[in-house]
Amino acid sequence: MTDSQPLIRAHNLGLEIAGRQLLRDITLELQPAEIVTVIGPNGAGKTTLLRLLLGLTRPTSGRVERRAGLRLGYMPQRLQIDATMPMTVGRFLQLGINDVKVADALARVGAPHLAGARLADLSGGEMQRVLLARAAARKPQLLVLDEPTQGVDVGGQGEVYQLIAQLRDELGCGVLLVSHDLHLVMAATDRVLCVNQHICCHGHPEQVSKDPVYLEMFGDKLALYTHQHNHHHDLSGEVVDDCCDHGHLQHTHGGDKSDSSDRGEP
Ligand SMILES: Nc1ncnc2c1ncn2[C@@H]1O[C@H](COP(=O)(O)OP(=O)(O)OP(=O)(O)O)[C@@H](O)[C@H]1O
Repeated sequence: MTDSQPLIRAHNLGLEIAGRQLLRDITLELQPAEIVTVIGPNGAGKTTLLRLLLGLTRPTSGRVERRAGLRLGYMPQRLQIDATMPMTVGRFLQLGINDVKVADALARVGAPHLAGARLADLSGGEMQRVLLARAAARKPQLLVLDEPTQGVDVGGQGEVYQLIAQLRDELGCGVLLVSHDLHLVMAATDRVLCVNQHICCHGHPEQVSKDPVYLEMFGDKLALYTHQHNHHHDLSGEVVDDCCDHGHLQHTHGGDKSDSSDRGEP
């Protein structure tokens, strides 16, 4: 593939586990330097879709083509850090990645002062910046961010999305992110995929926010829309336990109401 060709192409992707169809008929392309946001209710399959596209989970139908040698940066959903873990931010940034310049990596996310801080002492917003710094450290061609504002207060969430747009401009990378608030992420997104087991609607954010399928899915519940987790993820995005509620507000929508209203594939 050349530079103008997609970073990733997915054709009719599907995943069935234990007789349950988690995702089906996903066809999409991710273009260089494009910010694509995946939205959808809890359990819609957003993280699973990211994992399929990254090659961390194998689809049971369809296929994914990634550019040869594609450099990926992945920021999983919030990590659970053991409060007794003595690791510093600087050390964490260097784990498993060669030649990371800690000062540069932190400067890139506006957090140069955090190099010596203990990971366990970081605030929610600081932790998200550090995870973002780590994902960006290997100068990825595609940055994949699973709910990058988790644990960040509402005031700070817009800043994180601005930062993501800055990273895209600086690194020239594509960005694929999961968000629960289309309105917050709208200004920093080129394209939106609304997912609930399949792609229910897609397009420019303004277009999607007015789409009847989107409105049916989120509509007047948007103000109440929040997110509850009963699990955590490790660096590869794997669920590592299911004991703790992160204290996010609760999403009130349930069920897949979208089948009758498909808008085709992006
Ligand atoms: N390995 C697995 N085995 C069985 N079921 C799974 C597996 N991984 C995910 N699931 C199920 O697939 C569904 C989609 O999960 P996924 O984490 O992708 O949803 P999500 O849209 O990211 O949800 P959330 O907004 O809550 O993070 C859930 O019902 C989940 O329990």
